[in-house]
Amino acid sequence: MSDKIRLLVGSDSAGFDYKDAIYADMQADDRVEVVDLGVYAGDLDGGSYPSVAIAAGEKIRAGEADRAILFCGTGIGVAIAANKVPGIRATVAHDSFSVERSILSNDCQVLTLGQRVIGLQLARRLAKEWLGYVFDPSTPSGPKVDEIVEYEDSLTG
Ligand SMILES: O=C[C@H](O)[C@H](O)COP(=O)(O)O
Repeated sequence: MSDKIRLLVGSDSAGFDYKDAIYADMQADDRVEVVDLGVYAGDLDGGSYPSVAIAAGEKIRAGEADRAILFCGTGIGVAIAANKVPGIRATVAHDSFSVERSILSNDCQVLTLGQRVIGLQLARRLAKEWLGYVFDPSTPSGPKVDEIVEYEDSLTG
């Protein structure tokens, strides 16, 4: 069995250019196996930010993928939508420290980035950095994430 990160990328039309650039980066990154959930060139109105974010979150929830990097104009809409999927922790993070802590503190499965907010080269760098972090549940951050999971489990059964 491969030990590569099963990564999804996706966007709405406002995040398409960055999604495509980072999809290309990830195809060349031997740490990951990447799947593009769209939107696709030629069909830029083919998906809204909620639809692609919920689709990504549901694939992670179902165990079909490990992580996702999602794009919209700000990164906010895809984060909100992905967070509606039970069990998903998604965040927008546009600086290196937040990208690090989104894994090491929060065990986020989803990073979101805003094409209208940051430059492409920063987005590419942040995506690569994010994939290099691994959450360690034995750290003091572990029980805090557990508390979130337990609360959510109490709601969803
Ligand atoms: O959060 C939403 C995204 O930025 C999206 O790409 C743009 O949404 P809007 O068209 O509703 O502004």
